[in-house]
Amino acid sequence: MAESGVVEIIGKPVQELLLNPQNLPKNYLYEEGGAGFRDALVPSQDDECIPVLDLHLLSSPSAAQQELAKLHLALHSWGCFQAINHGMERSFLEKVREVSKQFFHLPKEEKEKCGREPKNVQGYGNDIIYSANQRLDWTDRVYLKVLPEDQREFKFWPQKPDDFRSTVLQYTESIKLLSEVILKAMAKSLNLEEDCFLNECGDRGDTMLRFNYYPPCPMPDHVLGLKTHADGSTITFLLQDKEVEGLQVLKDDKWFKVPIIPDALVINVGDQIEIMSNGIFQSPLHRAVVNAEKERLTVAMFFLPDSEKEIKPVDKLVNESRPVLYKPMKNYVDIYFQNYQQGKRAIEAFKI
Ligand SMILES: O=C(O)CCC(=O)C(=O)O
Ligand SMILES: [Fe+2]
Repeated sequence: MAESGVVEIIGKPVQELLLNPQNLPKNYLYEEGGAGFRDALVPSQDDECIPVLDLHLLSSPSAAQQELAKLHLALHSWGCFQAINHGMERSFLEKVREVSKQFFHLPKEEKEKCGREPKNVQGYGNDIIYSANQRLDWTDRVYLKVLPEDQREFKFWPQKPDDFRSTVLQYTESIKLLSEVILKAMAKSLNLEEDCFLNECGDRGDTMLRFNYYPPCPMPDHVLGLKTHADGSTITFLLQDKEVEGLQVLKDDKWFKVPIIPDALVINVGDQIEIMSNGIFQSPLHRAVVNAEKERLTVAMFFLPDSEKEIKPVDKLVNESRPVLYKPMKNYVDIYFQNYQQGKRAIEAFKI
């Protein structure tokens, strides 16, 4: 987190900067942006589209083999896919988006009741600022540790709207179950025991939930909602805004827009599965662009291994033709955050 002894300055919420749009702090601006950020390729042919996988088929014995092969290919080439037929009702996903949006629309004083504290990522706020020239993201967030249950710190959880907490608890339970389905399928698609990744992660890992609120931005060609990054998780689930696009994924050095598929969840591999899979699955670089007129809201859930567990490539994925590619490590997230805010990839430090 922030270096000890250094007093951290907490930046203003982006929603407040908007009150004075002529005077945006320069840390938000990419001079070289041009129209570039928003010109990402729109997938045109099937093989240029982020793969779409049917989770119901993935768990049905007759179709599973074919779906597992699709999963393997998706995570090898893109590092992500859109999951449909995941069993969560449209009305419930709507509710998750609705309570989150209601929170960001509350008066400043109400939101600040669960404000982030220096050197802590949890609560309402925005980027931890490590250095004066750090690039800032055009986003306000609520960041919560939702699992393990006994580590929830409710002082950071919004008290309003009234059904925020119950909705988050239900959403967490559903996504947790899905994460187990996906981690098992991923292991099977690599011909590993289905519990392999679950065992590697342990059952006391943190699960973090982040509500990303991107207010409209007066300079969308020169500002990013979320800078280019890969996630430090094992896997991440993203519930996109149902109307406003913004997520882009880098593949073969080209940026692709991730289209909105109603009710789909975007699932991506994070650095820690890239490491455990010895690089067979790729943790993709991605970013979020902003919109001049419209606000955008997304909900990301990140799964992490037990901090006590040593993370390293699974033995069965190391052989003569595929030597070990990453060094073992523990508690990757701490290193991850410092690198992230400097626009660097933590995983580079673990490559052999
Ligand atoms: O909001 C988005 O589209 C991307 C969110 C994301 O990448 C993240 O929260 O790590
Ligand atoms: Fe991300």
